Amino acid sequence: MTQNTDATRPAWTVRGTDRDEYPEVLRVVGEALLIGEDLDAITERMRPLHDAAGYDRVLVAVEGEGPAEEVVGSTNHFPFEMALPGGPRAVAGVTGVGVWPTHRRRGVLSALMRRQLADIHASGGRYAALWASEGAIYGRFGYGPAVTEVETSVQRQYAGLRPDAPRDPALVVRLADPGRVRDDLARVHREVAAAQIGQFRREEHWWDKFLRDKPDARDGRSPRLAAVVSGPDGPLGYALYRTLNKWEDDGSGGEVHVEEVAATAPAAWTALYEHLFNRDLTSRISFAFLAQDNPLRHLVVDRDRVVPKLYTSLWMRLVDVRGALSERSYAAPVEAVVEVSDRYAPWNAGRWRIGADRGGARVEPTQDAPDVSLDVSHLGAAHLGQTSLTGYLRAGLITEHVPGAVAGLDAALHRVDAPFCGRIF
Ligand SMILES: CC(=O)SCCNC(=O)CCNC(=O)[C@H](O)C(C)(C)COP(=O)(O)OP(=O)(O)OC[C@H]1O[C@@H](n2cnc3c(N)ncnc32)[C@H](O)[C@@H]1OP(=O)(O)O
Repeated sequence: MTQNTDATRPAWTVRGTDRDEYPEVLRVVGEALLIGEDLDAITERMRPLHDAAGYDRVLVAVEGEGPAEEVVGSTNHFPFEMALPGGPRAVAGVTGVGVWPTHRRRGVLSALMRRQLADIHASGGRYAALWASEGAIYGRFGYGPAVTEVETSVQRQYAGLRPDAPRDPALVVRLADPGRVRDDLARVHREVAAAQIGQFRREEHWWDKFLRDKPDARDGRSPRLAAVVSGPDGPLGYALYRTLNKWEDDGSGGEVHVEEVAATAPAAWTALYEHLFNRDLTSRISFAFLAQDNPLRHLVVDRDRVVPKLYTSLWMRLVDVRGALSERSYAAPVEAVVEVSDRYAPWNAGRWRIGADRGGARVEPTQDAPDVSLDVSHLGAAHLGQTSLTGYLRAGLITEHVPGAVAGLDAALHRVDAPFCGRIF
C-alpha cells in the first residue's frame, strides 16, 4: 500500500478494487476525462471489458477511512498479446487513468504509476503500452512515444487511384452490417495483427466494444458499415466506415469516414479504396487511423492531395529492460554498454551490456564504462523500431560516450515496417 506522507494534506492510499466499487472508479475517471456521459451509460459500456479481463488489475487511490473513504484516482491495465519485434508478447495495456479534479498535482498519479509498474513486474510482465491523453504526462513514468500514425482525408475529385494499381477481377466487395460479417473481419484481423507491430490480438469482447454502434454516439453519421473484399479463398480485407449525409448550396457534399481499413493482399487494398472513393453523393473521404506506410499514398494518382496529419499512438514502457531487450529481434549486429536511468522501476537502472545479432541477443549487467547513457523512456520509444535514438541524441537528451554508438543501436533496433495500433484502448 502506498501512503502519502505529506502531513499537511489528507492522507490517501493506493489499493486494489473490485466489481462492486467499479462504478465509483468510472465516476472519477469519467469526470477527469470529461467523458460527459451518464455513469450508468459509461458503466454499461465498460463492464463487458472488465468482466472479461477481471478487476484485479484496477488500482485506486482512496482518501479517508471506513464509510468516509472516497476514490480520488485510478489506473488500470488490460492483458494484451501484442505483436512486437521478436514475436507476439504479453503487454499491459494501460488505460482508465484519472485523478479527481480537486486532488490533482498532489502525487496521486505518481503513486498509482509506481505501484502499477511494480505489480506488472511482479507478475512477470515485461512491457506496458498506452495511448496518452496528453503528451506531457507519461515520459516521467518511463513511457516513450513509440508509434506515430496518420490521420488524413482526400477530396473525392482527387481520390483517383493510379491506373497501374494492382487489380484482381476475381475479388468481390460486399457491403454489409458489420455484425453479419464479423467472422470475416476477425479472420482478416487475426492475420494482420499477428504480423503488424503494435497490433493486439482482438478478443471477442474487444470486437464487441469496437462494433458497438449506439445511435447517440454517431455524431449525425450513419450506422457503421463493413465493406469486405474477398477472393476465391475467403476474405482478404475490410473497411469499417460511416457516411455523413450533407448538402451544400451547389449540391451533394456527403462524406465517408473510415474508422479502420485492413488488407492482406495488394489488390485487396485497391478494391477497398475504389469502393470508398466511389460512394455517390460524397465529396470527401477521411481516414481516422492509418499506419505511416499504409499503401494509400502510393496508390492515389496525386499523393500530395492526401496530406498526412501525424499523431502519437502507442507510448511504450519497458517494465523489464533486460527481459525485453533479450527477447527482441535485431536488424543488425550490435555490441554496446547502455547505462539506463529509471526512477519508477529501479530494477532496470544500471549498466547493461547488449550483444545482439540477427540470430538473438544476450543482455547482461555490467560495470564496464557505458557507450550510451539514456532514460528508460528512450528505450521504450525505440523498441518498436520507428522512433530513433539519434533524434534524442540530437535533442541533447541522451549522452553518447563513444562516437557512433547511438547510430549502431538505431541500426540494430530499426524496423522497415511501420508499427501501427490504430485503436484506442
Ligand atoms: C492511459 C490514459 O488513461 S491517458 C488519460 C490520462 N488522464 C487524463 O488526462 C484525465 C485528466 N487528468 C488527470 O486526471 C490528472 O491530471 C492526471 C492523471 C493526468 C495527473 O494526475 P496527478 O495526480 O495530478 O499527477 P501527479 O500529481 O502525480 O503529477 C506528477 C507530475 O506530473 C506532472 N503532470 C501531471 N499531469 C500532467 C499534465 N497533464 N501535463 C503536464 N504535467 C503533468 C505534474 O506536474 C507532476 O510534476 P512534478 O513531479 O514535476 O511536480
